[in-house]
Amino acid sequence: MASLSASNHVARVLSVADQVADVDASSRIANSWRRCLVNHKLDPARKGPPQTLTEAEIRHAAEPMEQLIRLATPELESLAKVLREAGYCVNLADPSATALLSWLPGAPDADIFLHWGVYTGSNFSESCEGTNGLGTALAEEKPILVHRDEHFREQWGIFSCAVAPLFDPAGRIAGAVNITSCRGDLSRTAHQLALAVTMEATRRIEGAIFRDHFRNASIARVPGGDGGDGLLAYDEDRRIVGACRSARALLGLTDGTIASGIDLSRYVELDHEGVRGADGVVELRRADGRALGRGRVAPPLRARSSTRPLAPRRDASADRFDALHRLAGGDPGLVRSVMRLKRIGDHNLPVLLHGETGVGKDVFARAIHAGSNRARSNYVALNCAAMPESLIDAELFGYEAGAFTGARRDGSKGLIVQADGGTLFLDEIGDMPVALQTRLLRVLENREVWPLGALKPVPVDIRLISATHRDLGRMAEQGAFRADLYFRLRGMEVRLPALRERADRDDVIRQIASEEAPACRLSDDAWSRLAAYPFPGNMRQLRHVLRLAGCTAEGGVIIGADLDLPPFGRAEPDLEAAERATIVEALRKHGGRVTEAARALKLSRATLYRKIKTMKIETPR
Ligand SMILES: Nc1ncnc2c1ncn2[C@@H]1O[C@H](COP(=O)(O)OP(=O)(O)OP(=O)(O)O)[C@@H](O)[C@H]1O
Repeated sequence: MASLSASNHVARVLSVADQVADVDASSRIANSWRRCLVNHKLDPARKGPPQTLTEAEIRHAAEPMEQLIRLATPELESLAKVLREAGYCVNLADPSATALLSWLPGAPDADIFLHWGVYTGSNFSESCEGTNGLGTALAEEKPILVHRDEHFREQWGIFSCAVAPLFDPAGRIAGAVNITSCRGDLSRTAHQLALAVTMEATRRIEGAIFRDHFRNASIARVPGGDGGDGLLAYDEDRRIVGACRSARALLGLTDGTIASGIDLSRYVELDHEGVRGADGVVELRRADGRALGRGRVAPPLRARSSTRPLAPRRDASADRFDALHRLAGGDPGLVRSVMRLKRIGDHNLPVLLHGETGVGKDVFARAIHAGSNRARSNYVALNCAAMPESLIDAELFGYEAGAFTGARRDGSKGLIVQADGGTLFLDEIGDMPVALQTRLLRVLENREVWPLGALKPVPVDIRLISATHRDLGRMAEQGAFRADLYFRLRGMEVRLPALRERADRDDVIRQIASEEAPACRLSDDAWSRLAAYPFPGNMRQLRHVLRLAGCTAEGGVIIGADLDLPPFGRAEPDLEAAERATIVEALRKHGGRVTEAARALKLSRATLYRKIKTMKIETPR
């Protein structure tokens, strides 16, 4: 759609009610505009931010979504990292279209989202904000791309949003994943591609929720359908106890048929032992007996894990470190680090992981935990960059009942106490606000935590693993990070190399290709493009590129054109870290006087204040 002037946009929206608009009158956008005008009586010219919940209200709204948030967060973190470069903000919203979690892109796009109130707590229901990705996708229960001036309210015309609804194991709306960009230079096709990636991510989240919900049942996978593979849960008597939305659509199952405990064999050909052998081809049929053609049914997940032959065992202590060895692969530097970690053994030494985004800091931290004597206790992770200061404080240190307005009725233990006896992983520790650094240092020194409002401390025994992509040593020198905390964190420092630096890079590509696109092989052309690409997003980007290529490849061969490799001559320098360091230094030099520091930096006072705020820089007193 061409970009229109403000008044033209309003006139155009208003004209859909009279069926004279130049948009396809039967299109989903026109239908939504009509709903906004006729049902919701909205004004396309109205300006102003969306309704926004307070922090306490956000917490309250998030409570019933706890399971979804827990299972969706790792997937959404990966999605946000992939889309960050293209300036997308990623949100997880509840069924009422309120954003409950947000991952902002870097500056300057982040400032635009904050300015317009596109952030955690904002409500984007269609009945309030008119046609928009979240509201309209949830109203129609279908994925949608709402591109710039397809929005109902004129003011949202600078944004494009793509949204995939999330369904619970019973096929009901559970929320939605929204990605929004304010970049005018991204084409509709680019947004459509981003929507496809988002839909894939929501399918994986739905799968995780389904498996978690039916963890005591066996699960069969029924491939096919627009909504992706279907999942069926069945009990020991082979009666269907659950079916995801896609399986319901594929097989014609309803709540009624599921509640009646219908036999799996009505839909899936079975052999005498149950579902036909591993990865067997089976005939599928709908409830009405109509043949659905051939499909593959994976063996039940529980059976798969219990019947899979065990790998030959080495000695018990070597097994504990298997995951770490697998991650280190054949990279000599990493192998040396793993040997050192093994020597440290079960000593409670803090570990600081350092490396670019996507190199595997989180999975490495999990592997250290799995290889330690704490493996049977909790592994608790917090990303310090993904939350505002006030939330990190409450999340990490906990609070007593009634400690502040909006606090949960029975208080909150806090993540440090939850990690007692186990491992606490603090990701992006370089982004931890200075006030909280001081509190964390006290916990490490005294081995006790004071939840907000508590009358006495709670003793804790945690192993701390932290990670950063920043140069913490330099930040400590420049006063942007507490030096005493830095030295405490780096009991042992492990540098995780970028993918392009790994000596075993080809093996890593082969390994990830076999996991992400198991049914495909790489053509020579695809192989040389992968081998020559610098992968600024490292393992995460490689995984996503191959996953997408595995979906688009034809005839089981991934060719160069299937690889979505945006041009990158070399890894981007960390401009934000450099800018932050320059500002911190200028403030230090001028004794915290913002006017003088702004003059020295040749910035306006207002700009410097804004940067201090968005970069969460503490001004020295
Ligand atoms: N050695 C490896 N082999 C295969 N896959 C890996 C390896 N290391 C990491 N990955 C995969 O790469 C992705 C990113 O890993 P992870 O989230 O641990 O990175 P990260 O360094 O913590 O990223 P960030 O710093 O941006 O949070 C995950 O999907 C993970 O499974």
